[in-house]
Amino acid sequence: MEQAERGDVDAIETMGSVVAFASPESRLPSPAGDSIAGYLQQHEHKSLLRFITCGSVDDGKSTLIGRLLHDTRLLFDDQLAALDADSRRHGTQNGEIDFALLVDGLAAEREQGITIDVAYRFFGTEKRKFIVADCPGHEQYTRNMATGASTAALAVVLVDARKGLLTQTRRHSYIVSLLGIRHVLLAVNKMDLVGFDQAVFERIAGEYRELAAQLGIEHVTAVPLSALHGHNLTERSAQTPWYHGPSVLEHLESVDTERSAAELGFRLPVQWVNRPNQDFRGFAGTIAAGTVRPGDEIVALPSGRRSQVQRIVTADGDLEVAGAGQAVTLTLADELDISRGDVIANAAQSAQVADQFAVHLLWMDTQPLLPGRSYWLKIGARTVSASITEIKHKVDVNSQAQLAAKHLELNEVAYCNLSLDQPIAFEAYLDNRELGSFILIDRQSHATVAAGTVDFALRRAGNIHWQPVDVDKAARARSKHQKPRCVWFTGLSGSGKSTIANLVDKQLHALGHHSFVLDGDNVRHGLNKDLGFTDEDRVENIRRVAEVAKLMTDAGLIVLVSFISPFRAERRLARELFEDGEFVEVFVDTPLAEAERRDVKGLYAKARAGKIPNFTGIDSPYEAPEAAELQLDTLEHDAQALAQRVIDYLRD
Ligand SMILES: Nc1ncnc2c1ncn2[C@@H]1O[C@H](COP(=O)(O)OS(=O)(=O)O)[C@@H](OP(=O)(O)O)[C@H]1O
Ligand SMILES: Nc1ncnc2c1ncn2[C@@H]1O[C@H](COP(=O)(O)OP(=O)(O)O)[C@@H](O)[C@H]1O
Repeated sequence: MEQAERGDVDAIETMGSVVAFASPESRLPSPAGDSIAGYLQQHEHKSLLRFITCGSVDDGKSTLIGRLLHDTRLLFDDQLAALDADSRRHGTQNGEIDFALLVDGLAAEREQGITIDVAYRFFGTEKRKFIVADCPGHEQYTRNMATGASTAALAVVLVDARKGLLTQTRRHSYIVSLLGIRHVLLAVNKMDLVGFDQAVFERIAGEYRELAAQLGIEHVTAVPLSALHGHNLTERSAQTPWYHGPSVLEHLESVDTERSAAELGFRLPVQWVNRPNQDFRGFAGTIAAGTVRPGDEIVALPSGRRSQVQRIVTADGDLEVAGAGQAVTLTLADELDISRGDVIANAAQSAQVADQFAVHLLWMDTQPLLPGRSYWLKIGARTVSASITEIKHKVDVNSQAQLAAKHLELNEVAYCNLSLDQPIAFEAYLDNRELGSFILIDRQSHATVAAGTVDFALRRAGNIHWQPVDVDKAARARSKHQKPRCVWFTGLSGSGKSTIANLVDKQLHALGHHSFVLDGDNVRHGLNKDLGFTDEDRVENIRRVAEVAKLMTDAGLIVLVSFISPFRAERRLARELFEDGEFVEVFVDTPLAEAERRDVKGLYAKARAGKIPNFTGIDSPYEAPEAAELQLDTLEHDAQALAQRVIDYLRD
């Protein structure tokens, strides 16, 4: 037991077949030593396969990964020594190495770090290099899987031969298909525990093929496996003479997951426009799909303007051809107006352009998704404003059942309609992952809140056009001798919004202006009578009234909006509908204690008594403005004086 650690390591390194395919130079760097980039560079000539593993530790996932890493000699001496010592201590494998301990140990380490949900491991054989995303199977599975799977070309789905397909297998496979992974290696593990019974294997493989067909997963390779004992892991096992397929590693080394270049049109999302002097104008980015040659006909999207490729410029000189994954700068035969975020595409196989889509969405934030709220959407190199216009249904990832939903919680998956503030170039995710997948970003916290994939563009997007009108806003404003405005009063219930807005309205009227008050209480009796006070209903309430206010300013009016409008995000959304200077946010600043003391309508008393749920300031939040044009302190000044301040501001 007290043997030198070195001796143990040597013993492990000479273990039978496991090192057969690993050449000494394929030994990998320790994280502390060479960089991963350095390692990958060293193995540059080999193709790279990115894959994920799905399944719980019980299915043997950790053993599978641990053993693969060991057998391809990724393990480092100190790790091996520690592993061997641990294995003896735990005694789970009768003195043999327990590979699960290795991965679990790493997982525990990883969980101490706060931000890393997915561990990426790098390893290589003589034939190929690999990046495996190991997604822990705890309750944040969906988000972790999505993170790990977003760049993976293949998923290893583990099934315990004794148990067959479980709910979890269906759940993982659903997410795999959602993320556009077309290749699954079904590892039917623990075959030793069912006596390497061919019938068991065939039954499970058959059931899985049926599931895969339903989910649209095109390629399934099933392998009867004992990860623990290394049967059919790196080499074919004598225990399964009835099995004629590849071992797990053989399949990983040989599977072809690339789509032919001809299948995919050329796509270059433009990262930046390189214009060092008057004579050179190049469009730089990493090719997302397809190949390009000088002379090729291209189309710039979303503009639709055409030209030909003149040169393909790189740091190492001009190229005659370039393909997916290469960073290049293109020059064109014509002066096209192309900016960052545009896409240069093959003219004969162009991408599509639209501003409304049907999408799959995976919500990854603790704050729920609220339809109508505005988020940033990043797709390719483009960032635009976006909102979910409708949750068609959410999906129970265990059963694939479609459920009704008004909002989405952390880790929920849904099929939604999404709308952008401008058209973008895109492709269906199944055709092109780069131009078909996006993330949503919270506009305040800048956190990534969702990952999504584009299914198709909504036809209505292309069929609704702006109808030009001859009498425009400027003409209407001139005839009314005023500048149209949207004056947006926000504050707690009872803060004084209605009182002040009413006084402002009266005074504007007296001065001969054309104004109108939109009050929450009133609008909720008509247009918004279907809405209550949940967060999602308030978002929709504000979205609608902002649109109405916009129409009213288009009609040349000074609109006074008096809604609690408790969320910053929706007030910003409202502001963005208007021209610069047209939107005036007025914070009616009354502390909760004072609003409650006034309790004009007796609502606070009821809310405190638990008779009104979601009451603003009590059990529903109010987010005070950070940069309102006007802040009115109702403790310091009376309503008349505050109304005058608004009038003075408008006059200026
Ligand atoms: N749960 C709850 N929370 C807040 N307010 C409530 C609630 N239930 C009813 N009311 C009454 O509805 C008025 C607020 O409606 P708004 O449309 O302005 O609200 S919001 O902007 O959608 O948050 C508000 O009117 P004001 O007092 O004029 O603000 C209340 O009288
Ligand atoms: N300085 C002030 N400004 C506005 N309202 C005030 C002020 N001081 C007292 N109040 C009283 O507070 C109440 C505000 O009610 P209201 O205008 O209906 O608020 P809100 O529309 O924000 O719910 C009214 O009864 C009003 O007379």
